[in-house]
Amino acid sequence: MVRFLELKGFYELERTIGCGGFAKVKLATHLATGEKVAIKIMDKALLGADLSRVKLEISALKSLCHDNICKLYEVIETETHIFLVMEYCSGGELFDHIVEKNRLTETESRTFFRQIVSAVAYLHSIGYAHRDLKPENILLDKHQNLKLIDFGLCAKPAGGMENPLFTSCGSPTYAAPELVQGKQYLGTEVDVWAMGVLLYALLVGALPFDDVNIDSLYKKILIGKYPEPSFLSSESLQLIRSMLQVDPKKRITIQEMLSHKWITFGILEPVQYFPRNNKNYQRDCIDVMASHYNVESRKIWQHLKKWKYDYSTSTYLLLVAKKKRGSSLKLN
Ligand SMILES: CN(C)C[C@H]1CC[C@H](N2C(=O)N(C)Cc3cnc4ccc(-c5cc(Cl)c(O)c(Cl)c5)nc4c32)CC1
Repeated sequence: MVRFLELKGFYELERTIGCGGFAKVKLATHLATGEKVAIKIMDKALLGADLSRVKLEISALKSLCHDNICKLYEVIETETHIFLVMEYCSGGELFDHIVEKNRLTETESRTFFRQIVSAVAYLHSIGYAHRDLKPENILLDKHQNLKLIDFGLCAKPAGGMENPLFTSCGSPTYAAPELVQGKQYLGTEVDVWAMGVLLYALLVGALPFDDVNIDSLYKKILIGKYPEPSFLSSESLQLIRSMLQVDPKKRITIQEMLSHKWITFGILEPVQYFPRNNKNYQRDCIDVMASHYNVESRKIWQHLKKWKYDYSTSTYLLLVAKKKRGSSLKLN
């Protein structure tokens, strides 16, 4: 394996945990805190036109802070590579979780789906659309919390979410009718459609629209008809129908979903989507860094609030994660 000198002393690279397109994702240890992280490694020479997508993903990840969105800790750029240091999700892909259980109960599906609704409502509230929502892009952490990943296709249309997008992207199986027709579309509306496909996959253990032939898959999506198994409750079926509306203007909105009767069944609480304000600094974490690096806390704080996504950022964010887990705040 190529030795990355820039990581030496800061991270210890371990096994490859996945490959995606132009990136390799490796498990690693953040040496100062001993915390496990996932590092997405991209060779600039191989990126070509995808470099703009990577820059887009980085700027998106830097502005996202939500319990159900994979956290970015640090960005390292060298002559030849870009490294994204991110939260490690040890629970694997949601997709595999569904496959091994065949299908989930309504209660399990509701627990997972509320987290997806929270993450997507948060994304939309700050002007982003994910545009590639699918089970493969939803991971689990060790506490079965969902983590949305892969923001390479997310869009923040100039002038806000009301402005239509054009680029057709994402996977056809989860693509909305207006997307496969190459029409103008709203990122928020195609995300809701993809969430409808996701909810169907959770509850039914199969895809609503599936076909080996891409053209017949498209036809099925445009017709918008899919099997409605009898084991589905009427509330869940009603929600799926309102999300898989061929006409995007008839489709339920994410705001209406927050308090939908299936979403709140048994919980009564609508979905919350605003994260704890991450801007209030954790003084104890800053003090641990200050004493470790032998500088005043004020200096550490002044550096941190620039959010440079350097090793100080990753050390601070990982100390905050340790504190949240109740682990001891110490640095090596
Ligand atoms: C199929 N995709 C295009 C790539 C695939 C690469 C492995 C990855 N993974 C896995 O597949 N496990 C099973 C382990 C795993 C554990 N923690 C992870 C933490 C972050 C990410 C991650 C990956 C990418 Cl490409 C991102 O853009 C972001 Cl924002 C985050 N992937 C992780 C990851 C899932 C995605």
